[in-house]
Amino acid sequence: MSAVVELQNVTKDYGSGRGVFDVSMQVEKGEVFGFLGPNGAGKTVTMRNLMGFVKPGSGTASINGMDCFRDRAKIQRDLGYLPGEIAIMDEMTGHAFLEFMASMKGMRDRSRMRSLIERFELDPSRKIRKMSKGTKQKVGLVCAFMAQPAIVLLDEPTSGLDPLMQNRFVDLVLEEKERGATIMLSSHLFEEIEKTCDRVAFIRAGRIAAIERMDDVRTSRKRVFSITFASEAECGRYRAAHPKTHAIGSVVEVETTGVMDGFVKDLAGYDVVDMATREQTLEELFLHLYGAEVGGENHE
Ligand SMILES: Nc1ncnc2c1ncn2[C@@H]1O[C@H](COP(=O)(O)OP(=O)(O)OP(=O)(O)O)[C@@H](O)[C@H]1O
Repeated sequence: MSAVVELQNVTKDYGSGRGVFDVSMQVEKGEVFGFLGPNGAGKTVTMRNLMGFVKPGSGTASINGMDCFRDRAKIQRDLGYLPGEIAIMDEMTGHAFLEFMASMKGMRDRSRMRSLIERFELDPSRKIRKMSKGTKQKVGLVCAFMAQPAIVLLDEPTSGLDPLMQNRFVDLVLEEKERGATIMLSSHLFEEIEKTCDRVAFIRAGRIAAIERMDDVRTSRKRVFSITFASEAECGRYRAAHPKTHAIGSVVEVETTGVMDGFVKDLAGYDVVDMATREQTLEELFLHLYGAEVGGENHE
């Protein structure tokens, strides 16, 4: 495998600790690479460096061996890109915008555009200005993928999409991966990254905290169960046997990893009225993996 997207010690310092600092990573050909971090962590700034919209203060960003800033026109022509904030020619209708972009990209065949419009149940006939956030996001997604680019950069791609459309997005990414596309996507939601990515970079406070294979993160990730017992007394009995758990009233939170068998069999000995499960939050995952708090900040 060879790197098609590469950042080497990229720093873009906006002062007062804002920006990105010494960011290095490589996305291999055919890989889906996730970029995960809380609000204000530096995901958009990194993407904008890759798109050549900003010039790094130091370090280099390159795509296919070309410098992202110097060769931006050439790179942008062949790249699929979804910006974090879609503030595009909003007096145009969705359809006119997509047609405009298709001709800019030199696209002759509109069949992929049409099938993406159908997949996302997009009505492109209205002016972009009058569209909801989710509908604008769909226009952006169609635009990013319609030319079947070899490299796609997506900044928070599912923001504003409902769960059905989020699933369609996941299917699309997996399909494009199958086709051989290299995809980098940013998110503040682990679930979205987990479903699509081969590797993930964690970014916080403008710095890369770690880059991991998704399989490794998945196996070490804990699941949290909230168990409601029939009474506080029953809850107390459970807690006496499991002193490290937390309880609120008759609800206990239990963290689990790996095979569930022992946990389920043990629980069968208690009077349980309800059980809900959730994955670790991004903060809990960070704490669990690195034993440090997420240093994310939101200056907006
Ligand atoms: N043009 C700019 N001038 C000054 N500061 C900036 C500029 N662009 C970004 N920043 C700052 O850089 C930091 C990183 O911002 P960035 O938009 O990359 O975060 P993000 O990870 O994309 O967050 P979100 O999830 O909220 O979109 C923030 O503190 C932001 O305020």
